[in-house]
Amino acid sequence: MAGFAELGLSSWLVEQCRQMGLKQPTPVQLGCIPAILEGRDCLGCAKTGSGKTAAFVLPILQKLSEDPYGIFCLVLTPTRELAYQIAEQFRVLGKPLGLKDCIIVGGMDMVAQALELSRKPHVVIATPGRLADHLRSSNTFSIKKIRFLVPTPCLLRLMLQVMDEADRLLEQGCTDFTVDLEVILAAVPARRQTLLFSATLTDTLRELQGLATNQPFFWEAQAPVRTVEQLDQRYLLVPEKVKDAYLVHLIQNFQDEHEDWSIIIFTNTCKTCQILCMMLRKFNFPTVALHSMMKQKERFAALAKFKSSIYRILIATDVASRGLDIPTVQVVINHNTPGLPKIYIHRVGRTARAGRQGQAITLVTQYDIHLVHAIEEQIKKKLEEFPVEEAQVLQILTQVNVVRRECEIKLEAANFDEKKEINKRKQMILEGKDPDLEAKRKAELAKIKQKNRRFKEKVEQTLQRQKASRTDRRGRPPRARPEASLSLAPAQGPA
Ligand SMILES: Nc1ncnc2c1ncn2[C@@H]1O[C@H](COP(=O)(O)OP(=O)(O)OP(=O)(O)O)[C@@H](O)[C@H]1O
Repeated sequence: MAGFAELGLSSWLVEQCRQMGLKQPTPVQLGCIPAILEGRDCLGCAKTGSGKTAAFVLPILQKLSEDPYGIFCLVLTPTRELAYQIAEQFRVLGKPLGLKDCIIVGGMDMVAQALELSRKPHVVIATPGRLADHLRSSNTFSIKKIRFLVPTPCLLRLMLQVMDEADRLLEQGCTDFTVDLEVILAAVPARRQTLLFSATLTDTLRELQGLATNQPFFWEAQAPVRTVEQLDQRYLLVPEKVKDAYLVHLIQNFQDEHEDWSIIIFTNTCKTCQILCMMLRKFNFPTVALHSMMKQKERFAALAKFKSSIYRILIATDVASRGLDIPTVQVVINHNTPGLPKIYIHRVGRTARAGRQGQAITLVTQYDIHLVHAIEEQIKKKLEEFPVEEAQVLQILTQVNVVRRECEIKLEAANFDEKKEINKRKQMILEGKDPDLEAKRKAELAKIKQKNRRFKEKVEQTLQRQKASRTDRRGRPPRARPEASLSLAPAQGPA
C-alpha cells in the first residue's frame, strides 16, 4: 500500500504524519490527496472517523509550503468547537512551516479577531456568521486571493443553488446562515480550489458532481453500510415517561462494568440537555453539558474537561454531533431518536473512530418507530434491540422521576426559558434585525402556513370523496353525500 510519500507529499510532511502516529494513509487520504495536489477540486465522501480532515489539511500544507502567502486558505465549519479542532490539525501538521492560523468564531472577542485577520494568517478557520460579520464591518483584510476554500456542505450547495430548507437548518444548528454564506461567497475569488468532505453527502455529492462546471474529482468510500463496521448499533424501546430511568440504568451499568469509560449523550433541546446534566450530577455521575445556550468559554471548558476524562459523560445537543474527534468515547446514547438519518449518522460517528470499537444506543418511544425505519433504510443496516432488565429500571423509576422534577423546578427558577428568549433577541439585534418585527413576521408566516395546510387538507378530502363516489357509482348506487360537493375553486384557497 502506498505511504504518504508516494502520494506526492514532501518529506517534512511525511515526518509530521509519522510524529502524529499517522503511519499509513487511510483510503480517503489515498484517494483524494493526489488529485488535490494536481490542482483539482475535490468532493470526498467517507464514513465518520475515517481521516477526512488530514485528507485536505496535508495537501493544503504542501501547496502552502511551495508558494506561501496569506490568506491562503479558508475553512468554514458549522460549529465553533470543530473550528478549534481543525485549527489544531493545521497547527500540528504545519509546525515546521511556522504556520499562522486564525480562528474566527462567534462568542469570542471581535476586535482581537479583526487584529489577527489584519496580520494575514495563512489559514482562516471560521464559522460563517462571524466571518460574514467581519467582512461586512472591516476592510483591513481580504479573502479575494485565497487559493483553497474548504466550505461547509451547506455553502457548496448554496453555490450550486441546490440547498433546501432542511439543509439550512441542519448545517447551521437551526440558524439560517444563508445571507452570511452569500456574503462570504461574494468575497472569495472564482479561481480557487474547492475541497468538500462529508460522511453523509453521498447522494448530494453525486448531484453536485453533475452540476459543477469544473469537473471536480469525486471520491466515495465503497461500502454496503453507511456507518462504521466496528460500531454496535442498538435501539431500546421505552415509554416516554420512563426514558430517564432507562438512561440512568444504562449509565450505572456501564460504569459498573468498565474501568475506563466515557459516554456522549445527545438530546434534542438545550433545556433537556441542561436538566439531564443536573439530574445525572445528582446521581453522582461526572457529567458536563454542551449546548448553544452556554457562554463560549463555558462550552470550551466543558469540552476540555470531558476530553481530559475528568468528566466521563458529555451531554450535548447537536452542536457536538459534527466532526468532534474524541478517541476515548466508547458509547453514544441518543436520548431522543434523531428526526433525520443524517443527524443519526453524525451523532453515532462520535464513537468507533479510526478503527476503534464503539456502541450506539438509541432510546426510541412508540412515536419514533418510523424514524428508526428511516434511519435503517439510510444506513442500510438494521438496529438490534438492547437487552435491559426491566425490573431493575422499575426499582429506580420513582427516584429518577422525583429528581428530574426537582431539577426542572430549579431550572425554571433560574429563568432558563426567559434567558433563551433574551439571547435570541440579542442575536437578532446583532444581525441587524428588529426582534419585534421578526416576531410579527414569524406569526404571520405561521398563519399563512396553517391556512395553506388547511387548504391542502380540504383539497385532499375533496379528492378522496370524489374518488369514493366514483367507485360507488361503478359498484353500487351512490349514497347522498352533501359534503362531497366541495369545489376546488380558487376562492377556497389561502390568501
Ligand atoms: N492515516 C491515519 N492513520 C491513523 N489515524 C488517522 C489517520 N488519519 C487520521 N487519523 C485519525 O483518525 C481520527 C479521525 O479523523 P478525522 O477527525 O479527520 O475523521 P473524519 O473522517 O473527519 O470524521 P467525521 O466525519 O466524524 O468528521 C483522528 O483522531 C485522526 O488523528
